[in-house]
Order: sequence, then structure tokens, then C-alpha cells
Amino acid sequence: MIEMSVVKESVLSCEGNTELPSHQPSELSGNDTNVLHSPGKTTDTHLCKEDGKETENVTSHEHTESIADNSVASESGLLEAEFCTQTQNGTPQSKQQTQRLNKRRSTMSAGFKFPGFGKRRRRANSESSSVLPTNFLLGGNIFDPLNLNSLLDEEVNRALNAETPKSSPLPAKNRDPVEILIPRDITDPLNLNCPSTRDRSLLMSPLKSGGRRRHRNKHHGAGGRALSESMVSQPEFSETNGGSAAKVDEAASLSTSHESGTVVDRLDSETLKDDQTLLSCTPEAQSTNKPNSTTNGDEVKDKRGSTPPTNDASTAPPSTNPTNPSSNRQRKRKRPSGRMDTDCSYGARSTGSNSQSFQAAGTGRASGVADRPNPNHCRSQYNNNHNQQQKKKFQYGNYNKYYGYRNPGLSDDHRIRVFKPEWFRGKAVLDLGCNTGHVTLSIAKNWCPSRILGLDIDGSLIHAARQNIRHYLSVVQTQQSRRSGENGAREEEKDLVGEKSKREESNEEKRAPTDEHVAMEVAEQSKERKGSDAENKSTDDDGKGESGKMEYGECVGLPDVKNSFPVSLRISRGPIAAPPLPEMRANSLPPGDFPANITFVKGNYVLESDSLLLTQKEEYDVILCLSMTKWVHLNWGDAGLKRLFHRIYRHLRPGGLFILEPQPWNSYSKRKKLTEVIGKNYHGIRLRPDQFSSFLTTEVGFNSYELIGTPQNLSRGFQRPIYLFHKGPSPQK
Ligand SMILES: C[S@@+](CC[C@H](N)C(=O)[O-])C[C@H]1O[C@@H](n2cnc3c(N)ncnc32)[C@H](O)[C@@H]1O
Repeated sequence: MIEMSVVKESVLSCEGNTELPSHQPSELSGNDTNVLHSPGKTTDTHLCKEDGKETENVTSHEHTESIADNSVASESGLLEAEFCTQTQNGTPQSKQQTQRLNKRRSTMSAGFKFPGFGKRRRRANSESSSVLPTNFLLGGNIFDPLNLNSLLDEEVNRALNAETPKSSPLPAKNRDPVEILIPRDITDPLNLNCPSTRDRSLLMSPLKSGGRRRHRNKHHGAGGRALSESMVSQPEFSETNGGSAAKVDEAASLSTSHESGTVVDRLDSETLKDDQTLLSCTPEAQSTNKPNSTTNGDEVKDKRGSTPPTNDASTAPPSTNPTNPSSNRQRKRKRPSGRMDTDCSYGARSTGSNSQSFQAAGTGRASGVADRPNPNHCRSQYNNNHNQQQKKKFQYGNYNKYYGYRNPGLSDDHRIRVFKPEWFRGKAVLDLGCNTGHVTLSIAKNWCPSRILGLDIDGSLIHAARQNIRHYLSVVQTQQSRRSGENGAREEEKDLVGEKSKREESNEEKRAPTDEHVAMEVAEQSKERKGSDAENKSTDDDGKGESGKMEYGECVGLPDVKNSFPVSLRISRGPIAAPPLPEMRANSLPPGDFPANITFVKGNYVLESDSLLLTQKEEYDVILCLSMTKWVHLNWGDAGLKRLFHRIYRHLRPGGLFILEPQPWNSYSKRKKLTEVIGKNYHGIRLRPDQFSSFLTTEVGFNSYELIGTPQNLSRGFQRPIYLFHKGPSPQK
């Protein structure tokens, strides 16, 4: 406030304004009297000596300069500066000074400063006469235009603001956006230079003027002159032009893509791959592609959503370069979002080849749906694609999230509970249709088969199963760390206790340990052991709970889990990285130890012909066939399933075990339409699952069988009986 009063004085003294109150002169300092010079003269002096030594004068003059901050015409300022430098030095001044002035003006344009605060600003002499405002609202006056003084006195404040809501109403909620008016001449926002034209027409609204866009790399430092010109005449015409040019480029690129899309549209439907369709029609793509709002150059309108997307790009086709996904991605990024709808609509609206293209891409979409340019169309198309893909993909029951469904929340696989460890320990085991290997891994890790092979027809599942070995190793490492951490802590504790007792011994009489002590220690140790075992069990996904059948981590051959990763973190978080796959260090582990005892292989266990059965040798002690018979049955019919059973039998060593979990017949019908072949096979099936056991014993050769249990599962569909078939000591056939 004090500074403001100084300014006021400057203003008044300088301009000789009649609004000077009677008490003000008394506040003038000695220097302030300088301001009684005429503004023009003062300014001249100042500018001519700008780089000179008369700083004192400059200071005093600054007050004066501030008068016309709002009224100074940038153009005149520029000319004035040039004029002064010429007259003083006699030579044309380098452009430096001009640039400095320009800079100052750019600063000024960045934000409004109260007159007189911009001490560093120099004022050029303006030939236009400055007129101070005379109208003030809400109790403001020339000294206190915003009436801030009223805030100092509560009573005055109350009186002045008695009608505040009326005088300055609060903005209503949800009303239309406030229109901000921008003065055409930023150097004269109040239009003080031309009082006669002080009306709204000198203000412009970005909403109405077509928008004044900020452009990167374009600075408004062209000085007050340029700014002033651009504001008064066509606002930023050149910039808008540049912007338009850029937009035109973009539009051109879009139309190019459109054209190329048309080419793709004409391509043979075979060439339009699923992933291409997905690329352009995924929900993700939908969300990133909105109507191209900038191509028409009316960014503001589009941003406000008032202009519907009517440009050509709306008919642009799906991404057209399946061989260059990066370019698609790039274009996607460039394109404003919402484009996706149009992409899909394009495919949808187009007739003939287009629709066929999508169908060829696996949409299976009815043409009636295709003709609807519906934004949801794209999603449904994606879903159709996806479903179709899934059905195709899972025709062998090769679900990639099988265990997620079967054992939700990583719960135990209860089937393991009906198995006996002794069936597997030291044995050669084959797990048919192992999927991602959960059961295989559990057996390998916990029951120490000499070797176990997981076989599946789906290579991606086998890949996942191999990765799962690393996951299991991580779990094992965590357990080991926990155990060693506990042991370490116990050792540490013992050391501490030992030291303490030593100290005590030196002070007290030595006492021999009694039997009671020993017994207590033994009891404590065994308690600790049990506790640690219990903890291991509770943290082990594959634990058998209280049945006690499983011995955890018995056959885990991890030679060294010590590394630089802190034990505490290994315990709480697991290892810093999944351990390497066993292949990488096959020699470092004894055979039979997990993970050296496990292998996953991709393959179709159903031989091409019965004649090949003759070549099958006895190799395994145990063969598991869990929830796989339905898929073999559906894909290869009775003949294929019988071949499977015969092969299993031949593959088993004498005395071998066959663990079978067949799916019930009523579950077959749901999948009968998966493929044409499956449909045919389904209708041709004569050997129903409830006849398997008799077939296996009477036709295949198994000695006997038993139902070992029907494990619980959250889903009833997964509650299936499991049978154990015994191969006799010598082959029956
Ligand atoms: C429903 S899953 C059962 C997975 C696992 N056996 C279980 O019960 O946890 C059926 C698995 O059998 C596989 N499969 C189907 N036919 C096969 C074949 N002829 N040869 C090998 N694997 C096959 C599938 O890929 C799928 O992973």
C-alpha cells in the first residue's frame, strides 16, 4: 500500500491530474518533486541517458514513466529509443537497445502490472495524450482503484460491501463458460489512447474470433508493435495460417490413409488378418481415436464439442498397414481420438468386400449388423473376433487361464490330495495334457519323481509351463530364505544368550544343566521346527494342509540361494529375479531334484494311426490323464480316444499306474459346435465316459482300477471322479 501511494503521487504530479487530494502533497519526498517535469521531457531525458550515469534521475523519472505504462504506444517507444541513441552518439545504435526494449514490452505483455510497479521499465515518450480513468466501481478511486483500503476498516468494509452480492454476483454453477474478452491492444488494455472508441468492439473474444492459439516455438517477443498490430488487425493471422497449414498436412495424411485404406479394402479378404482388425477395432483403439477435430482448423469449437466430426477423416478406413504396426501406432497417436468409430464405421458402411474383409478376419458378423454405423459396433466386432479366436484357440481345451478358473485365488488343487506321494517318489511320470503345468510342477517339487514330463498339444501353454518352473523356484527360494533366516536368527539369539550367560557365570556360581533344562530346550527346538514347518505349509500353494502326506521342498535341489539380495527382502518379497531355468544349470543338480526332474514338451499324444502303437515302448511308471479325454474324444472321436488309451497302456512299465480323470458326457455337448470336426465326432461317439473303465480293463489290458476320490472344487463342474488303473506285472496283451 505504501508503494501504491508513491505511485499515486507520481501519477498525479506527472499528469497534473485534478483528482489530487489536498493531503497528498505532504507525502511527496524530495525526489518526488522531480516528477513535476513534463512527462515528455522527463522521458526523453531518461531514454537518452539510459545507458549513461544519471541513475538518480532515472530513478526519479521512473515514477513518471509509470504514468503511461498503459498508454504508451509501443511503436512510438521503439522509434523514440532509436532516435535518442542516434542523437546522443551520433552513430546508429546497434540493434541491441532496440531488442532490449522489445524484450521489455514482451514482459509487459505477459501480465498486467500496476502503474509504477514496473520500475525497470522505461517509458518512451508517447505523443498520444494519456487519460486516466475516472470511473471507479465499488468505492474505488484513483488512489485505490480496487478499493483495497476498505478492507482495512471493518466498518467501512461492511458498509461498502453491504450490497456485494448484488454488485459482484457470485458465478452461478453450471452456467455457460465465461467469455473472456481480450483487449485488441494489449499495450492499451483499457483503450486509454482512444477514449472515444472505448466500447466492446475493441475487445475480442477468443470464442468468437476463431480462437487465438498458442503455438509452440512462436514467441510474442516481436515487440509491442507486432503484437499490437496482430491484435488490432486480423488476430494472429499468420500464425493461424501456419497452424492451418499444419492441420492441412494432417488432414492430407489422413486422407492418404483413407486412400490406402481403400486399397486394403480391395485386397483379398485373406490378407486382412485378425490382428489387423483388432488393431483398428480394439476398445483401446476406440478410446484413442476420436473425431478429428483439428482438421477443420476450429480447435476451440471442437474442444467444446460443439462441432460434430464432419470431415473426410470420418470415412477413413481401419489401419491399413498390417506389416507396419508402428506406423499404425504412430498414426493413431497423431489422430485425435474418436477416429476409431469412423474406422469401424467405414468397414461397416462399406458393402461387399469390406464386410467380407471383416468376416474373413474372423468376426463372424452378420451383414445386418455390419451396416449399422454404430459406435458400439466396433466393440462387438472386437468381441466377436475375440470369441471366435477363443473358440478356435481352445478347441483342445487348451485354456490359457485354466488354473485360474479351476483353482481361483491360487487355491490348492484339491486333486493332489487324493494322490499318494509314494506313487511318484523316484518314479518316471508322464502328465498328459499338462496345460501350464501346475499339477506337474507340484508333483515334481514335492514328491521327487526321478523325472516327470509334462506334455501338451499347445506350445504356448508349454512355454508358460516352463516359465512356471521359475515361479516355483522363486517360491522355493523364499521358503529356503525364510528357513535360513529363522535359523540365522536363532543362532544370533543363541550367541547373545551365550554371551549373557557367560557374563553371569563369571559373576555367579556355575550351575550344571539339569535334565529339565535339556528337555525344555529339546521341546523348544522341536516347537520351533514345527512352527517353521507349519509356516512353510501355510505359505505353500501346493500344501496338503493337515493330511501330512506331503513333505515340503523335500526334493528341491537349489544348491545356493545365497546372494546379495537381503534375506529379509527375499523372505517378504521373494527373490529379486526368478531363478534361471534348469536347462541353464542342468549339471549343477543331482537328477531327481527339482527342477532338474521336470521337463515340458509340446506334442500331440494321439498317434496318427493305430499301427504306430506297435512302436510304443514302456517308459513310465505313472501316467496322468486329467481332464483331457473329452478333448481327445471330441477332436479325434472314439478311434482317437481308444488309441490314446492303448498308447498309455503300452507306455507304462509293468506295474505302472494310470491316473484318469474323465469329463462326464453331459459336459461334451457344450463344445460340440466348436469346429466342424468336433461336431461330427460328437455325434459319432459311442464310447461314453462311464464306459471307460470297463473298456480300459477289458479291451486295453489294465488289471484293475479304483476310484480314488472326487475332489472338492468351488465349481461343481470340476468335481470329477478320479480313477487309478493298475497295469499288471506283465503285459496282458
Ligand atoms: C482341460 S485341460 C486339463 C489340464 C490338466 N491336465 C489338468 O487337469 O489340470 C486339457 C489339456 O489337454 C491338452 N490336450 C488336448 N488334447 C491333447 C493332445 N492330443 N495331446 C496333448 N495335449 C492335449 C490341452 O491343450 C489342454 O491343456
